[in-house]
Amino acid sequence: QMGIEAKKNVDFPKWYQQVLTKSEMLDYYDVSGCYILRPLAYNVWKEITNFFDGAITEMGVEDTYFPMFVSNRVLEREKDHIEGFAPEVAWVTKAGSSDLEEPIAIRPTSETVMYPYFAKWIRSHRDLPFRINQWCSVVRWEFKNPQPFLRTREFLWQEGHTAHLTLEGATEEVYEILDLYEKVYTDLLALPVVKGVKSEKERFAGGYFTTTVEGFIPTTGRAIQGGTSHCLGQNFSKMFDIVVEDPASDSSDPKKLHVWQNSWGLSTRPIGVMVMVHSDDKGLVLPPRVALTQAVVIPCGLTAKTSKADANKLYDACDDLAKRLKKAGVKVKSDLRENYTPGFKFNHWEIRGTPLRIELGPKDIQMNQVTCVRRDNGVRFTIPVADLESGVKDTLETIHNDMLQRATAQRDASIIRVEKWEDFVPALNNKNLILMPWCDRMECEDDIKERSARTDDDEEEDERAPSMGAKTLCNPFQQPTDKPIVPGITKCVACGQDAKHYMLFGRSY
Ligand SMILES: O=C1CCCN[C@@H]1CCCn1cnc2ccccc2c1=O
Repeated sequence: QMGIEAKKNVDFPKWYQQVLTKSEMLDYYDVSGCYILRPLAYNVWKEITNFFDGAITEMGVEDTYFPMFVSNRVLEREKDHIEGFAPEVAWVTKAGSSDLEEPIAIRPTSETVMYPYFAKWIRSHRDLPFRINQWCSVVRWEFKNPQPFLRTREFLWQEGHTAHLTLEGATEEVYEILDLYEKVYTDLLALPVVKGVKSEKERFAGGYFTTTVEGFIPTTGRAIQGGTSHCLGQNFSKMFDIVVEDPASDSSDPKKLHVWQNSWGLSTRPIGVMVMVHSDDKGLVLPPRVALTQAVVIPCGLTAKTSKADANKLYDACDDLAKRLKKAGVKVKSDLRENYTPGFKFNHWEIRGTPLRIELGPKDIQMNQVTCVRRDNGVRFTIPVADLESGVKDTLETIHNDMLQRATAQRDASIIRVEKWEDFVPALNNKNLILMPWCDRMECEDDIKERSARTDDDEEEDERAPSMGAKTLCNPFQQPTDKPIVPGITKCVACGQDAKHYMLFGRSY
């Protein structure tokens, strides 16, 4: 079928949709906000789950599975934490033609499903740290315009829920998990993220503090929350009465201790960020470590004059190369279809994001080499057949590192240090994120959001020029060191009050 008609920098939403459908990553579905993940996309999720589940298993987290249905009574138990979310909750009200006695909610997250059982199962401090996780889908009936992977009404995720004896023990795990989320982005998807703490306004209201990995989409200049690791404090353990005997108290006069909890989640959203950052006008560009097919071998130089014997010799040589690479652990295919030209095949595998094309023609056979073309930068080079395995594997590693390095350089160039308020909105409208000294006050955050919404109506409101105001993204763990905040001296750029720390701001999904 045709290539990508839309251009990434001209019509981003159309381009994104065409890349996803023509690469066969995803298909659209007749229920709005829901999409079909096809093998190419599902394989990315599989690599993420393999990595993350291996790491949390190493930490002692155990997988479980809780029902997807939440009774009204149970969901209501945490009124204030869900009051903001209530409009998103989907309800089952009928079975067949008969109404249900009580409507049943479909889980949007599982705190209220799990925590009554935490109270039942956690009896002694020896049961701590208690750590479970589940891989499942959740439903949030959002009304903002859906975007494949970034904002969908059903999505796959993992949600970890743990209980600890101390705040220190819980806090240590919050950061350990956040580091794993960062690795999902950098080590698997070749994407940079900023790690930090969410503001009072942006954090999970039911929790104590929220840490986040923030991604960035250069084409729209918008940030995206890429994964969250919350410390819940004792809020939920007080609500659900999850207590143990305080081991520090005297057994003759035992004290009750409410456990300290965390919850952390990562969804299929990173897959959307990966497509938006790395893909181009020729289609999908897959980071090698999550590609279903990492290399494809294509026979070249065959003409109508080529004898059947010579053609078969070439096909056998391609198959041999593919067998050698498969044995070396490379995910490789050889495309020996006879009714397609090499050019057609090049396009077929390019649009599907295949990291490396390996061409084999009569000249290559004669020179005992293969000709390679990288999908990420189009560079063409040869590898001697004798060095095939090491050459291809080294190239795939180099492709990953170059993709991460390019995306990081572009993200760094888009973070603007602002020292005067009048530079804030221009920087924002120029598709940048802003890093500036900030007072850490909710009123100031609300004020900044208002003062930075694009009002001039001559700028058409579209995906590429969003008009929403700036949000705080996070208080980066890595604070600038060239101009440290001087307490009582350095002022908030937006309101002039004492600055507490640098804050990252931006328009976001
Ligand atoms: O982020 C995470 C990580 C995984 C576990 N849950 C936490 C917090 C979820 C916050 N949240 C988010 N959307 C919701 C939507 C409807 C009802 C409740 C909620 C809700 O509590």
